[in-house]
This record gives sequence, structure tokens and C-alpha cells, in this order.
Amino acid sequence: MKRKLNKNDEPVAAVPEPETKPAKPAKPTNAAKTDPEKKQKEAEPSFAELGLDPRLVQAVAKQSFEKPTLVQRKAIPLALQGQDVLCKAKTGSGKTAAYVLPLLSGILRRKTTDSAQFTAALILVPTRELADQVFKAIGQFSAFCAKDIHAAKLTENVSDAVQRSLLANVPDVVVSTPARAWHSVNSGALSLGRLQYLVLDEADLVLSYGYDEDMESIARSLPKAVQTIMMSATLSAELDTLKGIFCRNPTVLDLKEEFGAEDEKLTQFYAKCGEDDKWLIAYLIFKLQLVKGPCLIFVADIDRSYRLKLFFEQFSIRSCVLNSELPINTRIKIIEEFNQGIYDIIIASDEKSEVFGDDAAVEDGEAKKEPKKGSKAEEDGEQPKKKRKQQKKDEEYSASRGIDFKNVAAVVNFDMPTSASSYTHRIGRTARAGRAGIALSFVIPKELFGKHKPTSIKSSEKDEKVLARVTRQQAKLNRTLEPYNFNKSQMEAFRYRMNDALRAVTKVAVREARTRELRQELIRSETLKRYFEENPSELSHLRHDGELGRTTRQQPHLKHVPDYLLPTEGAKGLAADKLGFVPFKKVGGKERKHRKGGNPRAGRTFKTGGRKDPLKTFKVRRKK
Ligand SMILES: Nc1ncnc2c1ncn2[C@@H]1O[C@H](COP(=O)(O)OP(=O)(O)OP(=O)(O)O)[C@@H](O)[C@H]1O
Repeated sequence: MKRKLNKNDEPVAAVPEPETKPAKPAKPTNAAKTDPEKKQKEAEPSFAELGLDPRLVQAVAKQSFEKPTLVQRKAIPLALQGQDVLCKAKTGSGKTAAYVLPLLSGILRRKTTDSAQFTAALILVPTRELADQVFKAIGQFSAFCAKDIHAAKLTENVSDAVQRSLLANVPDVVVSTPARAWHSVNSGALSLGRLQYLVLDEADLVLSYGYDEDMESIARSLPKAVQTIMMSATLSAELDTLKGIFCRNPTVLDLKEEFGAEDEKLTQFYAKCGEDDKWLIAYLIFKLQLVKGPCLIFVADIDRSYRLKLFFEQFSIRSCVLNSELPINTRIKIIEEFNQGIYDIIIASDEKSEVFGDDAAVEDGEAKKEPKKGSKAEEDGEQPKKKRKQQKKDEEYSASRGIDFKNVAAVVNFDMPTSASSYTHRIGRTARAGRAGIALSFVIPKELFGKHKPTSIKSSEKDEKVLARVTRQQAKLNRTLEPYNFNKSQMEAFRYRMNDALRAVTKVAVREARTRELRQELIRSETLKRYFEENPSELSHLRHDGELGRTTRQQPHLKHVPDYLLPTEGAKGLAADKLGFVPFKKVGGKERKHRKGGNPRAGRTFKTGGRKDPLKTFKVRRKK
């Protein structure tokens, strides 16, 4: 039976104070003496006080990181002391810097006395997008010591010969997925003989991604004294296995008790509705801009991502799809462009959600075996027939794990994930780095499952069960999900438009859009790469208006919203002074509890990242 790793399994470390002596504290002012919170803040060490190399501190300052986050304050000193660390900290809390900075600092320190060139650090991540992100972070953190730190990532689509020549330069740090790292070790291109640091980022994921054989092989190639750092936002039974393979008596940092305070900035809603209502609500939310700002919409599979994009196109709502079929360069570019503000809506298919499957068993202590996706076996051509058909899908893809989408105002689970941990990672794409954000999940009640034949999907049969699990899991973190009840009567006026649009998005149209996009992307990424690099706006136009809906019946009248269809208050009902108002009013003489301890903002306008609450609604009605 798989065991869940928790506090009782492993003594949680009493985290020692940073090794370096803190700078002499400034003379306390009267205010500081009387304000314990302020006093505590003043006592928090700065990056310089954590004992990092000054060049790294300089780079951190250049990125406008004012002070270390909790995970950085706790993990960096331990890592600098040479301890193995197994760390669980919330999504978006700054785990990347928490491991990259100490290992770069260690390499720089060693280089002051030892000029030998060898690969000192191997960072393993589950997806190629994440490898790219970590590689870029290393570049940023080593901006002031670029001569001394040479990093390489092994996840490019390049030939073995090119990869070999990349590794022939003996990079100090290698970032890779386990499969590609092992491939390079096995072929002799990468030597781990003098490795000092091994990092497993999103550590709970690497085994679920079918990297178990690769991980075991890598473990056999490591020298004994390697220092291991494992990072994760969710602990799972897999971590126990990895801990056993890689760690020597690690210090476990479980930073969950710190969730409460920071989490004030994440507001979670769920809307119980039928399958057809999902489309209706999504249309209204985005057409009437009830959600403003960058938004991530998660759907269950690739077809659905195209269906939703084509559906949105019917109303002139611009969006962009992200899925495992697109070439890696395209995926990275989409993420970059979203972060630059070129797109406002990404529709991501969270295919990996299926890999984790039903986590009820794990939660209930009767873990079932996760489907193993033997990447090595796949490389060897051993995958079953059905799999071979999906050859183009990249197994090293995930939109919900670890990707640092910037300033996401809202995450919409158009389709619920199938596990509570997938939910955690998806909603973790918003409210990152201390910002505010909103998560809205559509949940199909059992009695409404399968009622809308043309678009229903199997996985939503378990929506309510997943919601119950998610609610339990979030409650453990002192978080609550609020019901979000759209005003049905006001929505009805739009239903025929929604139906018209949905009918136009036929199965054939979806299939053609999928193949056409793939073809276009391949052409773009291979032959026109340089041209589009020089003309990025043209690329963005092509992506947005890329004629995906060419075979979809176009209905110009749908592109506008006539005034008479607007809520009973008329267009004024959506005027600025009302927008953003979520009436969590006193009901029955009692103030509605928004979250544990009450909602300090009850009855007031929400703010998201300095803006008004994006989930502006026709009217939110309290559930009776
Ligand atoms: N000390 C800091 N001050 C301000 N911003 C920070 C700090 N540390 C990290 N960040 C920013 O916070 C964001 C999230 O960081 P990061 O991606 O490392 O989070 P994470 O904990 O790894 O998230 P996930 O669990 O989703 O992988 C990034 O944009 C990063 O630049």
C-alpha cells in the first residue's frame, strides 16, 4: 500500500537561522517597538544575509526581488550548508530561486579554489516547458557571473550530434527531463562522475510521468556525496520512493502552515451547471468581459481546446490554444507571448490530469497504482497500439505544472480536473508571487451529467466527487471554495446565440482546425522561424486569427451583443460602477462567511492585482 508522506512520517525540521551573521539591526524606532508584525518583518533576512554570492544578490536585485519569500528564507540556508532538502511549498512561492541560488552560489564558491570544469549540477524537471523556464531563470540569476556559470538544457528538438556538442563544452549546470538526461548519460555525452547537486523540481511528478526507470538509472550513475534538493507544491507517495533513492536523511520543509496569510489573495469559486451551461457561461464571461485580464482556461482534452477556441471565434473572442501536440518551440513561444501580454486567453488542455487519475484512493489510504507511462519503453517502441496513434503528443508536456504564467487574473476550470492535486497545480497558475487571483470551476452535478450529448465528456461524471475531494484538500490548507450562482434568467436571453455558435462548431470543423493548426505551426517553427522572430506581431495575428474556423459556419450577427439582450438593468447593469461588485451581502442578519475567520472584504469590491475583481457578474445569488 502506498503511504502518504506527512508530518508524522518525517520530523519536520526546526529550520535553523541563516548561517551568516545578520547585518547589525537598525536602531528600533518607537513604532517598531510597539508593532510586533513590523518587528518580525524587520527581522526577516535579506538575500545578502542568506549567505549567497554577492553577484547573485546583485542579479536578484536586478529582478526587483525585494526580499526572499518564505521558501527561499528556509531552504537557501539549508542548501548552502550542504544538507539534502525535501521541500513542499505552495505554487508560485518562489521555489525555483530557492534551489537555483544556493547551487549557483556553491559552484561560484568552489570555482574560487578549483578551476576544473565538470558538470556540478543536474536539475531534473518533468516537462520541456519547465526546463526552458528554469534554464532562463539560471541565465537571469547568473547575469553578473555569466563567465563562471555555463548552463545547458537538453530539451531542444535537436539531433544527438548537436546535443553531444552542447555537452562537450561541459556545462556547470544541466537542466533536463529525466528521460533526456539518462539518454545523454547512457550515450556517454553527459558525465555525472563529479556531480555535486541534484535537484528534482516538481518532484512528485517525475514518477507519474513515467520516468521511474530513467530515475533509477540516473541514481546508479551518481557519485555518493551528491546533495539532493527536492521541490514540490504537493506531497505524494511518489516522493517517498524518490527520497529513498536519492536522499541522505533529508531535512523536510513542509511550509503548508504558512498558507493562510498569503492565501487571502486567491479566491476560489465553483459553479454547478450542466454541460450546455458551461458554454453559455463561458461565452458571457468573456464576451461581456466579466473576466478582465490574462486568463487561463483548462479543458480536458485537445479536441475540446479547439472546440472552445472555434466557439469563441464565433463571437470574436480571441484566444489561443496550448496542448501537447504543438511543437515545443511553439509552446514556449505561446507562454512567452502570453507573459508579454500579447494574448489574454489561453485555452490549455490538461491532458496530464488524466495521468494522475483518481486521487481518492491515495487520500483514503488505499492508493491504486498510477498508470505508468514508461517513457523509455516508448522510446524503445514498446507502447501499445492505441498509443502509437498519438505519437505526435509530447509526453513531456503540462500546462498546469510549474509554468510561471505571469499576472494571471483568473483560472477557469472549464472542465474539472480528475484529481485534487491537479486542481491545486492548475489554480496555482494564478495568485503567484503574492498577487491576487481568482479560480472558477465548472462542476456538472450527477443529475445533469450526459444531458447535453453533442459536447459531453466522460470525465465530468465524477465532477462532484472531485469537487468534494478538492474542498477537503483545500480546507486542510485553510482555504474555501464558494458557490458561484449565475443568474439563470438573465442568461437565458443569450442561449439561442450560444446554441447557434455551438452547432456551427461541428466535429469535422474541430478535426480540421486541429490538423490545420498543427500544420501551420510546423511550417512556422521550422522554416519561417527567423521571419517571425523579426516580425512577432505578424505571428500573433496569425495565431489569433489563424483561420482555424475556416470550415466553421461564420455568423456575423453573433459577433456583437445587442443592447436588448443585456441584463434587465440594461447596459447600465454592466456599467463600471456595478462591474466588479460581488454582493456578498449580509444575509439573514448575518455576514456571509467568505473564508475561515470571515471575509474582511465582504460587501466590498474585490481587487485583483490592483484591478477590479475580474469575475464580475450579472448577479451572484446566495445558494439557499
Ligand atoms: N523573492 C521574490 N520576490 C518577488 N518575486 C519573486 C521572488 N521569488 C520568486 N519570485 C517570482 O515569483 C514567481 C513564481 O516563482 P516560481 O516559478 O519559482 O514559483 P514556484 O514555487 O516554483 O511555483 P510552482 O509550484 O507553480 O512551480 C516568479 O515570477 C518569480 O519571478
